[in-house]
Amino acid sequence: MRIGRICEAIGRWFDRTEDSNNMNTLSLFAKFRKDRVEPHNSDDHCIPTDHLDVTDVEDSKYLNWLKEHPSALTVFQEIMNAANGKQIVVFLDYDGTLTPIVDDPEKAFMSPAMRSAVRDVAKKFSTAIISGRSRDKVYGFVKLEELYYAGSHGMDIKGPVTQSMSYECKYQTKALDHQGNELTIFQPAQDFLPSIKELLNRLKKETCDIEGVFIEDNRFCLSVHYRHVPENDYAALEKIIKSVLEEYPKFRMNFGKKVMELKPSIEWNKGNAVLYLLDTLGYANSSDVFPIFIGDDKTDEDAFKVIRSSKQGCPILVSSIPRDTRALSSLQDPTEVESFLIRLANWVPAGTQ
Ligand SMILES: O=P(O)(O)OC[C@H]1O[C@H](O[C@H]2O[C@H](CO)[C@@H](O)[C@H](O)[C@H]2O)[C@H](O)[C@@H](O)[C@@H]1O
Repeated sequence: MRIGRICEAIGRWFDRTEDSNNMNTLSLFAKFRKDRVEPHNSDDHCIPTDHLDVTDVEDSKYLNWLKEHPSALTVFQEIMNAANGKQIVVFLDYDGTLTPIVDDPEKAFMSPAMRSAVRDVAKKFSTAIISGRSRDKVYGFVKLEELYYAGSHGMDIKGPVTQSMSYECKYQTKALDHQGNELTIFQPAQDFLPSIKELLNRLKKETCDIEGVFIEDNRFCLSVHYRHVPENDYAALEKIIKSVLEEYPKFRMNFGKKVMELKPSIEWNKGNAVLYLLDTLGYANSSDVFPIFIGDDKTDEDAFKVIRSSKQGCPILVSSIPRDTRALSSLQDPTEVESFLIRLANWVPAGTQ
């Protein structure tokens, strides 16, 4: 049986389910998982499957994984049922989510169609990009004034004006956007700026003999890219990075997609950035908010975790292969992200048609 047929059958089955407004997302998805094991009359339906470029063996692995993390396109209506009556806030990762992963990090340009989808979503819902890149660089790619931006894995936030006393005032400054509207900049890793500069220079010097290394300055964190490093040199590069880091115990490192990400060891990640933005938007501890976070990487898991623990909202992983994740739902690639955003922007809440 092909994936498309199964997804279609389940999607249609969902269309027939009763209004599920009173269920939180977790129980909705639990219901989805239970029902997926015994799909109803799945042979009655057939949709093209040519967008799924996987072998039969991979098909079955992916199908099993989809039972746990159904496509956000297939369960779109269930997500919206859970969001009904609540204020949706949209959080988007950048690389691998709004653009496909490309060889050159400097050329991860966003397509005009994706930009238009994000703009339309932002017209309806508060929307923020939370990226590992520097805030300026991600703004340079996205070029939309309508959004909030958090760079350096959430350690550099340009968000709404806030009087919130929950966050250290010394890390908050006022700013204006291009239209003269007031905003707040929150930079909890400010104290690390001098040591980040020092670490950057040190890493450049120590790795200069390794072919293909590119160290990206993301302002409050650094990315050591090894996509163009010969595989034989991976171990040597990792050894150098780890040995330099021993001299900088206030920094930690994690692996991303062919990248080692170095950041200050403060208790701050994309999950904290989500909470900060919800707080400054006026939704601290609110049960009337429904955050949607779409991301493809390990650092996005911190945001997924925060949303899961609030028991409302929908964390969505972008992946076309089975992966361990806290996300409830999935999308295969940026093309599907775009379709999801278009549907979201055009969504009309029940009772307002
Ligand atoms: O949080 P994100 O916005 O997803 O940032 C994570 C890293 O993304 C970028 O690197 C990745 O994408 C590049 C462009 O497609 C690719 O060439 C690279 O191999 C990937 O790791 C960015 O350049 C990094 O600084 C971010 O840490």
